[in-house]
Amino acid sequence: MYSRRCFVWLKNSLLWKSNFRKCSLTKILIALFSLSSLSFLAYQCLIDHSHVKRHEIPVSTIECRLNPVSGGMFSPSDHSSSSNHRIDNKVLVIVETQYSYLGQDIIHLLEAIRVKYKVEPNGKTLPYLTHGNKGKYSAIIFENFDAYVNMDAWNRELLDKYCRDFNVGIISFVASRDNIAYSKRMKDFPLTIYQYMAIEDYELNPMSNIWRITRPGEIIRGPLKDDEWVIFQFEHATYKPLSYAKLSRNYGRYIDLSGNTVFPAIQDLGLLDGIQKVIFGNGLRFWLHCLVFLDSLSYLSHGKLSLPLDRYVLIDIDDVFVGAAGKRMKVSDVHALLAAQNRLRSHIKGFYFNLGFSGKYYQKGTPEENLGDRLLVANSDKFWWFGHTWMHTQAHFHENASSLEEDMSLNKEFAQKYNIPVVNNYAVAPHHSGVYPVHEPLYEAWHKVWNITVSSTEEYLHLRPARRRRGFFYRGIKVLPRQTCGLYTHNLLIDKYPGGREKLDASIRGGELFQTFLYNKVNIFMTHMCNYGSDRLALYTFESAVKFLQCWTNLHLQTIPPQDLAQVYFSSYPDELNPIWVNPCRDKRHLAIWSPRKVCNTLPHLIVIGPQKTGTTAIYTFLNMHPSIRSNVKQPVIFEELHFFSSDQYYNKGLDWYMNAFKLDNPNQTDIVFFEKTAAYFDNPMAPMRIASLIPDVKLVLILLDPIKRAYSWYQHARAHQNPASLNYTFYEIITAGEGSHKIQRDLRNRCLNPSLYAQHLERWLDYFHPSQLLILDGQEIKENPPLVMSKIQKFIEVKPYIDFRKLLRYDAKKKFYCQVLSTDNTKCLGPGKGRVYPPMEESAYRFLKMFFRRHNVALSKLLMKLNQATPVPAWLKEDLQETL
Ligand SMILES: Nc1ncnc2c1ncn2[C@@H]1O[C@H](COP(=O)(O)OS(=O)(=O)O)[C@@H](OP(=O)(O)O)[C@H]1O
Repeated sequence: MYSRRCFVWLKNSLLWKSNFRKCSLTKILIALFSLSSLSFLAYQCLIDHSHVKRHEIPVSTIECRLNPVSGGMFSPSDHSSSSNHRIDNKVLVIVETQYSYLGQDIIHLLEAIRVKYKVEPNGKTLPYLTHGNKGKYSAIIFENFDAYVNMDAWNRELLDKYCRDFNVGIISFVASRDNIAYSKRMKDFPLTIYQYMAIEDYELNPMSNIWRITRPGEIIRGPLKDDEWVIFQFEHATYKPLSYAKLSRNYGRYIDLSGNTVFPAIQDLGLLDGIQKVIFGNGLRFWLHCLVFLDSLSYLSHGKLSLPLDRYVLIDIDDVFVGAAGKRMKVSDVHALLAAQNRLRSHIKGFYFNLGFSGKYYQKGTPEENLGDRLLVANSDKFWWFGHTWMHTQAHFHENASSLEEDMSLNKEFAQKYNIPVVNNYAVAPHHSGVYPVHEPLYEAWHKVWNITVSSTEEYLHLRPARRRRGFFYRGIKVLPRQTCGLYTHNLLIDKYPGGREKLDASIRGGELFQTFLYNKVNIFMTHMCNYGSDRLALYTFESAVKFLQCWTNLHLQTIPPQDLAQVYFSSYPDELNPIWVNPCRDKRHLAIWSPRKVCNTLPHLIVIGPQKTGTTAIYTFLNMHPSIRSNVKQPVIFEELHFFSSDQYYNKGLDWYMNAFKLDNPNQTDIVFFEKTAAYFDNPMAPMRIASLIPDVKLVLILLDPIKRAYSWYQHARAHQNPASLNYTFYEIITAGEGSHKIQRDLRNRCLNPSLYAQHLERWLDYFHPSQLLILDGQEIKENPPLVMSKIQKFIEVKPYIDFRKLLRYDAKKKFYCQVLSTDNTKCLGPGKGRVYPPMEESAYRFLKMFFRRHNVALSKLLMKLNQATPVPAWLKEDLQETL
C-alpha cells in the first residue's frame, strides 16, 4: 500500500509542471535535483517502516531538589568592581604543553565564550603583563597548579606582584599524576592534596560568594565517573570549599581523612599572599566544573569576564512538511507539540516553536499524517512560521535570482492560501545552501519575495567546531549562528539513538547541549519535523534540557522574534558584523553547497602588499609581462588595485566579486599564476587576517624602501593630487605636525609616516603567515636593477617558464628609470605619476625623520634577523644602522 501511494505521489510530483513551462538549463538542473530528492523520499517510502512504532515515548523526569526562583528575575551579582577598569578582558593561560588535554579544554571553553586569551607553555619566560598603567590580563589560568607553585623565583615574583597590583586572581587545576592514592603537602601553602580518589554525591557550597550563573542546591547523586579526583585538606581560614563530596571508598590507613566529607574544589581568599585563587581537583571534562569555571572567571576578574544571565532560545522546526510517509507527525503529535509549547513557556519566557515549510510537500504523508498536516495548519496562528523554498531545492542550483523568486513565490502563495502567518522576516535555506558560501541570487530573492532581514546557518565560518560558529551581516541580512541539539532527521526513536539514551541524556545533563545553552547568549536550534513524530525526541530533549538548566543555573531563558534576536546578537558582538570570506573549495561541506558553475582556480597565488610609494606599480607592470603571470582585470575607479582586503566597501562586495576579477581563458586553464597588488594592504589592520582566511597559502611580496624616501614620495604624491595640506604646508611642517595642528595636517602626517613603521606592520603579517610565504624586496633595488628583482620573484613563486627580464627592461635615460623594451629605439615607461621629478628634501626634514625612524629601523633589522630570510637586509637599512652605530 505504501508503495502504491508513494508511486502516485511521485507521479504527481513529476507532473507538477504548470509553473515550469519555460524550459531553461537552470530549470532542468532544478528538476534533476528535485527528482533525486523525490527518488530519495520515494525510496524511504518503499522501505519497510514497521520499525517506526510507538512504544515508550520518553518523558522528562528531571525535577529540581530546590525550587528554582520563580519568574527568572533573580539576578546574582556580576562581581564587578572598580578593579576591572585597569585590566583588559583577556586571559593568560599557562599550559603544560601545546597539546595537553586540559590545556585544550580550557582554550576551547574560552573560545566558546568568546574570551580572548594568550597561551604560553609552562617554563617559558612570562610575556609582558602590562602596557602603560594597564594590566593585560584579567585572570591567569594554570593548567597545572604545580607549575605555579614551582615557578622560578623571578617569574613567580613578577606574576604575584602583577596579581596583587591589579587585583587579578588565578584559576588552576591539580591532576592526579600516578595511579595510586597518596597525599602530598603543597610547597609554600598550608594545603594538603589527596590524589587518585573516588568520590560521590557531589554538591556545591551554597555559602560561596562566587556563584553567579551557577545555582547551588542540587546534588549529583552516586559515584562520579573516574577515580582520578584530587581532594584538598587545609589548615587556614584563607581556604573555603567550593564543593563537597563523599569518598566512595575507604582508603584505610594510607590516607587519614577525618570524617568522610571532602573538598574537590576550593577557593583561596588570598589572606596569606594577597592573591585570590580557585583550585579544581579535576579538569573540565566534569561538566559541573565548566559551570564553576565560568563563575570563577567572573569573580576573579571583578566582573570583567562575566557572562550575562540572559539566554535567548529559538527552536526552529525545519521542513515541517518534508519527510517520508510513515515518519511524519500525526494528529496526536501536533497536540503534543502544542502542549509542550505551553509547558515550555513556563521555563522559556515568550516561547514559540518556529516552523519552516516547503508547501509542495503538504499532505504527502499517510492519511493519518495528512490529518496531522491539516491540524498544524489549522493551528497556524499558535506558532511562528518561516518559508524555505517551495520544493525544498537548494539555492545554489538556481543560476539566477528570478528562478529562485519564482520558486519562493509559490511557497508564499501556499502560505497565503492556508492563512499561514509568515511575519518574522526570517528564513532558513534548505541545507544552508546559498547563505554561506554566499550565493548572491538567494539574498536577492529573499529580499524580493519575503523581505527577509534575518537568517541563520551552521556553516559560517565552518560547521565544525561548533563553538567557533559566528554571525555576519551581508546585503542587509543578519545571519546568526545556528546550533544543533543532537537530533538529526534520522533520530526518530530513543532506543535507536546513536550511543543509546544515555548519550542523549548525558548531552542534556551537563554535556554538549547543556553547554551550548551555557556558553551562547543566543541559541538558535535546528530540529526537524521527524524529531516531533515517532518518539517526539525533540520535545523530550528540550523539556529535559531547560529543566536541568533551571536546576543548576540562574540563567533566564526567553524567546524573542528573530529580528529582535539579531539585534541582541549583534549589539553583543558588533565585531562580527563584517563577514569573513573563506575559500569554499577548502571545505567539503561548503563545496557541496556552492554553485557547480563556480571554479576554484580564480584566486591569486601571489599578492604584492605594498606599502605605497615603494615601486609597487613597477612590479605590477613587470609581472604582467610574464606569459604565465596574470593580474586581476582593472576595475572602474580603483583601476588595478582591488582594495578588497583593506576596504570594507570592496570586501562587502563579496567573494564572487573578488573571484570574478580574475579571468581565465577557459575554466580548465591551469597554467596561469594569478596575482594582485594593492599597496594599501601592508599597513591595513584587517588585511592580514582577511587574506589568511581566504588564501592561507598565498605568497606575499613586501617592498621596503628607505622610510624617509617613502614618506617624502607620498608627500609629493599628495601635492600632485592637490591635497590642500600638502599645498599649504612644507614637508617639515607636515611630518612634525602635533596634536595642536590642523586635522588635515595630521592626516597627511599619518599617511607619510605610518606605513613606514615597517616592523610594527610586519609583525602583524607574521601573526598570520609563515615567513617562508613572504618575499621582502628592497625598493631601491627595484629602481636600480629590476631584472634582478624579477628573477627573485620568479624563483619565489616557482613560475614556469623562467623569463630573463634583462631582455624585456631597459634603463631609460630620459625617464631615469627602467622601462619596458618595445624595440631597439623605443621603450614604454610608467606614467608621469610614477617616477616624479621634485626638489630634494629640506635638510631639517631629513634630520627629523632620521631620528624619528631610528628605533623603528632597529626593530625592523631585529625582526628580519629573526626571520632569517634568504633575502639580505636591504642596503638602505644596513647603511642606516651603520650610521646609527
Ligand atoms: N621603473 C620605474 N618607473 C617609475 N617609477 C618607479 C620605477 N621603479 C620604481 N619606481 C618608484 O615607484 C614609486 C611609486 O611607487 P608605487 O608604484 O608603489 O606608488 S603607488 O603607491 O602605487 O602610488 C616612484 O616614486 P616617485 O619617484 O616618488 O614618483 C618611483 O620612485
